[in-house]
Amino acid sequence: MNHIATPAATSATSAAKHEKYVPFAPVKLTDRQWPNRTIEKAPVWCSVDLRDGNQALIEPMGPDRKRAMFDALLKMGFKEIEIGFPAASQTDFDFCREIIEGGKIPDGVTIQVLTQAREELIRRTFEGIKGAKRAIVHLYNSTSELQRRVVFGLDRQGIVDIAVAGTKLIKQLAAEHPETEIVLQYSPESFTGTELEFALEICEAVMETWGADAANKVILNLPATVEMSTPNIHADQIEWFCRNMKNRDAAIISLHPHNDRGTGVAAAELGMLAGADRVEGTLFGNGERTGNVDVITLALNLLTQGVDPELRIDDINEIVRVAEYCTQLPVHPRHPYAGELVFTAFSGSHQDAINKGLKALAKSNHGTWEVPYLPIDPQDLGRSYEAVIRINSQSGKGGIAYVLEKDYGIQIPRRLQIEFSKTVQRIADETGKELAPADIHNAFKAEYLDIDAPLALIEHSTEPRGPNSGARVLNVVVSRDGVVSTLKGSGKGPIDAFLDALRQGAGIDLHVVDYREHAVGEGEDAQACAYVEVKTNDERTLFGVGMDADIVTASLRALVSAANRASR
Ligand SMILES: CC(=O)SCCNC(=O)CCNC(=O)[C@H](O)C(C)(C)COP(=O)(O)OP(=O)(O)OC[C@H]1O[C@@H](n2cnc3c(N)ncnc32)[C@H](O)[C@@H]1OP(=O)(O)O
Ligand SMILES: CC(C)C(=O)C(=O)O
Ligand SMILES: [Mg+2]
Repeated sequence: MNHIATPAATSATSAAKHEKYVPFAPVKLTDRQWPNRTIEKAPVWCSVDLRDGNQALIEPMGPDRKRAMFDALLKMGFKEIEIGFPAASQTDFDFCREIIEGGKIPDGVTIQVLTQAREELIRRTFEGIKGAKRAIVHLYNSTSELQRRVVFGLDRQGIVDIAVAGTKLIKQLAAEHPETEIVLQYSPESFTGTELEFALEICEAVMETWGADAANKVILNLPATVEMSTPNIHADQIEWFCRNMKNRDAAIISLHPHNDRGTGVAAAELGMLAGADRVEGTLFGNGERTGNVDVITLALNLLTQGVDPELRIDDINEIVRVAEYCTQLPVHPRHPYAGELVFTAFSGSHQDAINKGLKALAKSNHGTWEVPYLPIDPQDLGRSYEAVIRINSQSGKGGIAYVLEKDYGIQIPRRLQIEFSKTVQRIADETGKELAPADIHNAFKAEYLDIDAPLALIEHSTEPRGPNSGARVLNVVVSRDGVVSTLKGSGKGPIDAFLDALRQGAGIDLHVVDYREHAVGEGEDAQACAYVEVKTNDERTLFGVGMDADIVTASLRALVSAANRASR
């Protein structure tokens, strides 16, 4: 029997695949307001790195890693940090005790702990937070139609009863421990798969049980436990929820997006437009499956819209290092704002535009960041422009010129950029690799500066001008194919005189089309760099470059370079 699928069989299979899935139903909200709003302030941030992020790791964080993450989160300015699920693991419990007993929770920072709505777990949670000044106790139970049916085997009332019983117990334990200010957070887990009116019903039952009011708000966390829809539907759900609450003032509406469809950040942003006050997420989006929403991206998206993100992200590389150490997972090189490659342009037209943009910015005095292809100033994140332009086979002349100027002070003229970029392109194509600045410099030296064969300049001297003569007479000692000779020529200046000497003494006929020079470096070490563009007898146009502490020598070397290149 033949088991190889035919094209027809393949397409039949893929047709069947999509029929397995049910599209998400839109929310009935014809007068939605969120599309007309803009985000004007940062939400209250809550990091869930030490809980949701941690529960998803191959190797969960031990005490040292937990502590390193906690300290990094404090340094960034998080005011609410979910430090774990103390009833679920001894490590989490011990970490709670360590930071409470060790006085490691700064004033103004509130720890948050997660618990299921089960009596023994809630009681153990309270043991974990004993002695804390303030704590958010985060109670959750799953509310979606699917989970009610297949996980809990309960009807709606049964699910409400779990939440209400958990709330009652937390209220009772909070009253028994007045030394700790307890804030209740309730999550209808799997909110995005829950009928909206039922999500509202259960949340309002929790609020009523707690006795929530404007002075004693409950945090209602509406998680996209699994991201199931486009972000606009998420926003509709949040707006619908906020607008239909009996007592909106008695709740802080919190988002907890996951990233199953890869749109966690967008969902959070639209959710904020839709009325949410708070966002739970993790650094670089670590978390269950495809992760939680990435707070770094969210915060920096705010920054680049001119909104203070209220998180300190001054040294992104350091935050990456801590996150990678704690999670033992790498941050992708293309991760927004943080990846190793995000401030790097390989492609020619991008390099050209960045190069021009940076130059224009340096001359401007308006203080507004505007560089093509760079949505953020790398220096705001503690990164530099150093690696902005890197060279491979996709690069253009602008990038090559940028690297030579920035790293070596060599400002090659525009037409030379075009000529030299062909050399670089050839090398990049041959190696298939990225070229480091040193590779480009070496290629430039090999192509223009270090070519002293067949002709090499040994020394030169100028004869004093006669009283009635405007001409300059130059004697040049050269070696040609190893044979040393002295050439003599005259002209308006040393270049002209050398051209004459080459024509008469060596039969090399070059015509100078363009000449430029500039200094490289400063002070005693300064060198002159001279560029000559020449036309040959057979109508070819090419460049020669010379460098020397003496400007005349640099110019003559440039002609020698051009003559040798012409003879190739
Ligand atoms: C979306 C999220 O991220 S939710 C957070 C998930 N995080 C974790 O689960 C990490 C830590 N969890 C654990 O270590 C364990 O689950 C523990 C220690 C909390 C509990 O373990 P166990 O007692 O073995 O139970 P398990 O977690 O398997 O729970 C299953 C039972 O709890 C019930 N349950 C699950 N969630 C909840 C809840 N939020 N509230 C009340 N009951 C719940 C289930 O219906 C099931 O009941 P059954 O045994 O009668 O069928
Ligand atoms: C516990 C809850 C808030 C959660 O992590 C989720 O639903 O994703
Ligand atoms: Mg989660």
